[in-house]
Amino acid sequence: MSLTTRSSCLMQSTLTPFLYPCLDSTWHARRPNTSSRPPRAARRWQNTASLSTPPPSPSIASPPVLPEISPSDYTNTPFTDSCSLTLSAGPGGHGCISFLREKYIPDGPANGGDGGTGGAIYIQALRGETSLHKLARRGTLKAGRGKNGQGTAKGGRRGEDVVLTVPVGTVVREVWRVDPVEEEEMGRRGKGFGADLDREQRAENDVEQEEEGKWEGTDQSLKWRREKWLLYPGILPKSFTSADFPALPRPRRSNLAISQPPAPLRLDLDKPMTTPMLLAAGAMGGLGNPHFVTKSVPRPKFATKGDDALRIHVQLELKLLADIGLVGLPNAGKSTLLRAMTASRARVGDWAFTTLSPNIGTVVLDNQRGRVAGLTSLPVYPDGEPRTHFTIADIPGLIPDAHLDRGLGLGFLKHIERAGVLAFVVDLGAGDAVEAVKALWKEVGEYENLRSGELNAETQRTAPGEDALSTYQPFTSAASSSELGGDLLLDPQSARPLPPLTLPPISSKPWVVVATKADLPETQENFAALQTWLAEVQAGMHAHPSGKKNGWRRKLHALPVCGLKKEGIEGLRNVFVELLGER
Ligand SMILES: Nc1nc2c(ncn2[C@@H]2O[C@H](COP(=O)(O)OP(=O)(O)OP(=O)(O)O)[C@@H](O)[C@H]2O)c(=O)[nH]1
Ligand SMILES: [Mg+2]
Repeated sequence: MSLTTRSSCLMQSTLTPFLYPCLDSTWHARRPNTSSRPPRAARRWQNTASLSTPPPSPSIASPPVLPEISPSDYTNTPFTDSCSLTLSAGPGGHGCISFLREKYIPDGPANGGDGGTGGAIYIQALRGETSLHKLARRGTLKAGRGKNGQGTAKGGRRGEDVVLTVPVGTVVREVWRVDPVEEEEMGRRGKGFGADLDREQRAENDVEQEEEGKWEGTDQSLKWRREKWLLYPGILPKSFTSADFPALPRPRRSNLAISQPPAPLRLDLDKPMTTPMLLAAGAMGGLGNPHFVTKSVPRPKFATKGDDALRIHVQLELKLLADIGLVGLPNAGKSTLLRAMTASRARVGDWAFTTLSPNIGTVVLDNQRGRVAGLTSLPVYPDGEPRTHFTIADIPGLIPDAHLDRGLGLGFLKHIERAGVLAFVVDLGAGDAVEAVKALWKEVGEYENLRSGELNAETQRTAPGEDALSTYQPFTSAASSSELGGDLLLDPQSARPLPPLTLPPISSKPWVVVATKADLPETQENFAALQTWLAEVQAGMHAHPSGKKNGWRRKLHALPVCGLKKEGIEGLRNVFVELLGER
């Protein structure tokens, strides 16, 4: 392409005056005082009016004809960043009461199989998942029940497992749990809930009692618990006497339970997981009648029922909503920018609060067939894996005093706290861009103060380490349960609301300013002032706009873009990639 053709292309582009002011002959001529510009509504009227009027003379900048977005091109993507779930592992299948019957053996020995173990519940954090909405509508997740044992000593099949897939950056915290095995053990010790002996001491006591033979016959209620026994079908319960029954076997846990994380669950799934992690192991199946053969009862007509399953009520929360968060005043053009950069079909409207819940879009950098144009090398995740995509969250607009929960305030600020890099989106046609950025940072800074106050109060209320999160490790042993601290919340009634998550301070996140609507006439001066101010903030001539001393200011960019015409998008994508590496 010759130089003349290239420069004529550049001249046609909306952003040419921002990028190459020297090529724009009208730049110096068109630098009037911004305050003398007609009001915004009038300008918009001028733009629409110009479509029906004859083309203006070439000396006057013609208003750009912007692409129309048809209402049928909007879709609402569901999004949830926190939810509560009850996880119910699978109960065990019942043991079987059966006797061998063959041609010449009409009354053979007992041969009932044991019940199958219940299904387990696993969790796996995956890159590519962005929201918890699919889990949020489930409410309760149940693993399959173990199948009942069968005759000819056939054990029951295991119950179906359930795997929860969640986005990387999900925090799992337990609210309460009902653990029938733990309850049973406590009941046997006669101490009920709240027994304050530690695990080791309890284990020692158990061994001593067992050696002394105290389990047998200490408590008749342990021997005869109707709900635990399965009786031979054709026989009435009254034909049994409690003396026929042996002591109820001790509660058992499945072998899988050893790799269950210690209670209470406090997991920070901040890395993608190659294999699912066990959350709740299924309950053991009941014992078939051969287990109860004794000299006095050679043909037991009873077996035990499968154990009840462990139930855990957890709260899932996304610590990382998206890699980039678009923060801006209402109507700044955030959703339009998201549409321009990703395949998102977020709704756009010329009024405030078009967006009421975050929209997440994905920018694909490498789709397995090739890398996007203009990217020399792929960025990498902290673990060294190449980053093939990143996500952008279009967060609803902030208004002054949002930190006091004005408008839909605190809910939106909560989302900002969960973005990796902040992109402050300002409308170049809506007054002083520097003031807009300062106003946005003021709200964000005030929210940060509020949050740190809340966290301090919480730290004083809870015991040290009680809410410490453990990161995912493939083989965590239940033996380390005491390291995390915190009591077992066996009783759902005693559960208290979970404290807020500890997240990195907002002012320490890398940030960039995106100046939208750069196609509007007479916005260059506004942009130039923004650039100058940012350079001064970076050089330390002004305080960080959040008011925090250690706010991030390593490399501050301002980029002009036109979301509607998708101009300036490639440069912005590269800056985002660069800032993701700064985290
Ligand atoms: N001229 C021009 N108009 C734009 C541009 N980007 C967005 N707009 C218009 O600005 C208006 C608001 O755009 P949105 O993308 O809905 O703004 P938003 O920041 O998501 O607004 P809220 O969701 O209400 O916070 C719409 O009428 C868009 O057509 C742009 O680059 N140039
Ligand atoms: Mg919007």
